[in-house]
Amino acid sequence: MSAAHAHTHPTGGAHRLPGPADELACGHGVELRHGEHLAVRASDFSLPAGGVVAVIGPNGSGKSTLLQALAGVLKPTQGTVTVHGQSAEEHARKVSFVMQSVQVPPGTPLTVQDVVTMGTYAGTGWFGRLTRQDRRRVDEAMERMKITDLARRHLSELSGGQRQRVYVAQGLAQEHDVLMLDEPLTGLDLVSAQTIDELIHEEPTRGVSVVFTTHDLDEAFAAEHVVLMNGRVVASGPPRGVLTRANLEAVYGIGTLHAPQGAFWDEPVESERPQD
Ligand SMILES: Nc1ncnc2c1ncn2[C@@H]1O[C@H](COP(=O)(O)OP(=O)(O)OP(=O)(O)O)[C@@H](O)[C@H]1O
Repeated sequence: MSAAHAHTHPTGGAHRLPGPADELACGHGVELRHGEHLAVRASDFSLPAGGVVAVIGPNGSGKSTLLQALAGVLKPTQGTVTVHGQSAEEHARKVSFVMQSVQVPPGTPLTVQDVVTMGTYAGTGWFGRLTRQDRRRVDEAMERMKITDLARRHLSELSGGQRQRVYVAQGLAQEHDVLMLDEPLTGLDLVSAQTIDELIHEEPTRGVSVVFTTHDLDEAFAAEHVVLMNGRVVASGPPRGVLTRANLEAVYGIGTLHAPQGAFWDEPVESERPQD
């Protein structure tokens, strides 16, 4: 059993093992396009609920596109994507989708608190009154992302890592049962990367499934489930079955992975990894 499946839910109930009823998402013959551009060729996949799913692959391999389809913001041109048994579009309200961090123009008048509070608008609407519970969610989200001290700072005054934590906090402030993050750990300072990494692995203990895209093999190995992309879903399953040398060389090209002695796929290191 992997570590995340052994977690106990904060309400006291044991965290359930994935089974057919515990499927987070499922794709059948999914083809995804941006306009005319075919980004993901016909793919099938099944993702387990209640854990962390990492989507990995080279640049342009369709990771963000697949995430957009799972988040219900991009409709497949062929096939179906379901999330918790509903179409991805129907389930979109319960998904917090944190997109890749973008720089904001200097002078943007929004404060950190404003941006995090926007996360609650999914429930209240833009002109709805914030309830006490909304405020609590905003405060808690800022605390978890360690940005409480920055609450009154303008977004444009923050470092890239701080800004990324603000966007993740906005996602947390929204009511959700799935958290999807597009390259949340790319190019971050150590504290920001650690804070977001902890969050990714903590959310399942609160009953939230996490799906994120990454370029980092270690991050993918730390997930319960990995989707390997290369213009389609090449492999989908537990990390040790998917991140094999053969699969990685097929996707990244033979010779691009120079593994020193003791690299992740060598037996001595593999056998030290926690066993399922
Ligand atoms: N809005 C868009 N319009 C047209 N083509 C797009 C659009 N977004 C992505 N694409 C194309 O679709 C393909 C998949 O892109 P996608 O962003 O999903 O890849 P990715 O694996 O997330 O890449 P990266 O690691 O560089 O972020 C690429 O060929 C890309 O150029």
